Amino acid sequence: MTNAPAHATAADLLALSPVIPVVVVDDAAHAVPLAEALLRGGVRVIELTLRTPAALAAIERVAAEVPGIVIGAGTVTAPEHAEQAAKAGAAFLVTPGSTDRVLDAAEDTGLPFLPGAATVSEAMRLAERGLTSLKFFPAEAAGGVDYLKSIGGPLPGLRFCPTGGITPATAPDYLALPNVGCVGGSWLAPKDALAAGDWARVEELARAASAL
Ligand SMILES: O=C(O)C(=O)C[C@H](O)[C@H](O)COP(=O)(O)O
Repeated sequence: MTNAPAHATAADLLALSPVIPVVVVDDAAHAVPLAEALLRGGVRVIELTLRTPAALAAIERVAAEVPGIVIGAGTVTAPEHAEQAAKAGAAFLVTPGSTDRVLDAAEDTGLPFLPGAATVSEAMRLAERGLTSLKFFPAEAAGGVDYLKSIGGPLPGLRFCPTGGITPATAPDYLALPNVGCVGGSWLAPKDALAAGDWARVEELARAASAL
């Protein structure tokens, strides 16, 4: 499997792993060993957030050196991020919220993407554009499991990757919902584990997450 299957859709992204690891890297050199540790633990997707100056270089390295993992760019909050991420080799994009310009830019890349929504109206607007696989952010703060359960009735065609404040303890409650394909979480790549190069710990966290 390559890390950028041309035919992948946003719906496919929700089926890659029960948990999409949301990662912040301060040092691009951490990205490859991190991705390899996630893969060893059975997690074949990674969302690298564009929150640090190292992020684009990190995406580039993972795309080039870890072909078994599907590498995506997260925190796409400006139109230019979409093209930069695509150029770096990202196979998908994730946005925390959705503006018309960011959505246009994401669509222009041709990559599958998970646009962020936190309300019913935002989700309906995205559905009007044909976007039906969404990120629900910030999941816990915006109403959590109860909120997603409530909107499943009126919006049965939408599926979500809730992210934000989810833990290994709460993830199963989300994953049990019919309108949830996977969850996103930062707990698979703790800052101190990255700083210490503790890849065995990342592998262990990935193994537990992939079994959820
Ligand atoms: O950066 C982005 O694009 C975001 O949307 C924020 C992330 O989804 C959360 O930071 C996840 O982090 P935890 O809440 O610690 O699991």
